[in-house]
Amino acid sequence: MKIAVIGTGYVGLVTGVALSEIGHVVTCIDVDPSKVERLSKGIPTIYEPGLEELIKKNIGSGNLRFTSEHQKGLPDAEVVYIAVGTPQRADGAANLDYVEQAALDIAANIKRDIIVVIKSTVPVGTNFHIRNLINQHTMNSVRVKIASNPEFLREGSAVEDTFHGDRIVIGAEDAETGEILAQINKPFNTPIVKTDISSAEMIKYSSNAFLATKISFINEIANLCESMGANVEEVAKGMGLDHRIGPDFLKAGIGYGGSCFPKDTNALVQLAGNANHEFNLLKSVIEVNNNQQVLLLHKILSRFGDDIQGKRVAVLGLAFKPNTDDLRESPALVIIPKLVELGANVIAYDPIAVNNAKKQLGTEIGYTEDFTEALKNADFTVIITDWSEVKKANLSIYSQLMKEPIVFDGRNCYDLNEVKKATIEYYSIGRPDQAPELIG
Ligand SMILES: NC(=O)c1ccc[n+]([C@@H]2O[C@H](COP(=O)([O-])OP(=O)(O)OC[C@H]3O[C@@H](n4cnc5c(N)ncnc54)[C@H](O)[C@@H]3O)[C@@H](O)[C@H]2O)c1
Ligand SMILES: O=c1ccn([C@@H]2O[C@H](COP(=O)(O)OP(=O)(O)O[C@H]3O[C@H](CO)[C@@H](O)[C@H](O)[C@H]3O)[C@@H](O)[C@H]2O)c(=O)[nH]1
Repeated sequence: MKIAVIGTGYVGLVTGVALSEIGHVVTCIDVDPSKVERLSKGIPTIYEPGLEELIKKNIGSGNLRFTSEHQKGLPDAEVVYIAVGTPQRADGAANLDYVEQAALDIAANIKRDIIVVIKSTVPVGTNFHIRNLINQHTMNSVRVKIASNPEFLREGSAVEDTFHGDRIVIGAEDAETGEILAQINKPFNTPIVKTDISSAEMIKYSSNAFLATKISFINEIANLCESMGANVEEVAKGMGLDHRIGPDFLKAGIGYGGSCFPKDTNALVQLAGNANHEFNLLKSVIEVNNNQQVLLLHKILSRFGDDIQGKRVAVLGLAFKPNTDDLRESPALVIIPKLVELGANVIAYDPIAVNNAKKQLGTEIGYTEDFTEALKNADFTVIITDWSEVKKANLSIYSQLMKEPIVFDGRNCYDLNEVKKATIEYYSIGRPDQAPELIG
């Protein structure tokens, strides 16, 4: 099948590469010529394990190419995927400007009957709106079919998720279109859920909202555990063994971030509001998350009597989670500016996200890709991302390098028994605090 993919962000790039890997001939189109230039040379524009090899292999086999010109990729395509961003508007709703522009680009360039597949996360009703927009603007008498094929990949494991996903959801306007898409996806060997378009659009938002709910739920339980002397990790283990609950997404911490959960939960609240439905549960999920992101700051202030002026602070992790250089909605973007505002001198460590962080956090803080460098002479440490380098660290490093070994861990990186053995003062989430004087 000849396929065009519009947008080479996380989703467009991984989709295009994966479709070429399973034998389709794919042209990836992006309006950003610098991305196209790098990708055409086989250099990935995002950090994603396993992606570089696949890009190089499929460029080499002739199945994959990149262009910044819609007229080079669209006229020949039988199927066009839209995978552009749907960021959050100021009122929380999804911004459809990029999807609408992609529709106009399609309308201006198609010369044959096509199926347009929307991979971007879009509110219910968008697929039909986009089909109508294309039909209104195309000059040629071509037949346009539309299908919703939401994406479920996670950053940091996008390639693995694409080739070993739990399901592929296809919402098509008729059985023939649904079957063509099922055939395109057959080599992935993943269960396919065929449904109507509105349900497919809703499956995506509901899945993200449910996962976000699980996280806020366990974070709320963690906060209760702290007041009641229980340990949230024990609680999550005991709950997760019930197969109706399941062990995943029950890791308490500093709150969810990333390019999807925050914006998609807000968009679903807005979408519900448009249908005169007050989504109170999801509103609480969002509120719990907002509070969770500043919880460590409260712990820090309470430990230092509200005064951290002039203190040197090692912040470990900038990315919203490990194995990505993405900072979108990272708790680091909430906590670091507050630490700076309170007069702290921040030195931030991240193994791969420093370049992206500099663009957003500027020069008011120091940066390092060396974990030990950040710890040197620090008055206290704040762990924001559970990078493996941080998790694997020998805890003696904190006493060896820091002025005082005081650690606020937003990701529960360390076993409390190990912490007990090391002489560090340790505050984590939903677990008993460990101070050196308690040892023994
Ligand atoms: N990032 C994820 O992990 C993830 C996972 C599942 C679903 N999603 C959803 O997928 C969509 C895309 O997300 P993303 O993170 O890949 O987005 P992104 O913002 O990282 O990338 C979008 C790309 O599209 C390009 N673009 C915009 N308009 C264009 C046009 N008219 N023609 C050609 N190129 C154009 C941009 O230059 C950019 O490179 C969103 O709706 C998102 O919610 C994202
Ligand atoms: O038990 C958990 C699991 C995750 N998180 C946090 O939740 C956020 C999101 O994590 P994750 O879901 O792994 O990353 P994303 O790449 O944002 O992926 C989510 O968002 C994508 C975009 O819609 C979807 O495609 C994926 O299925 C969905 O998992 C991160 O801040 C994590 O630290 C927790 O705090 N506790």
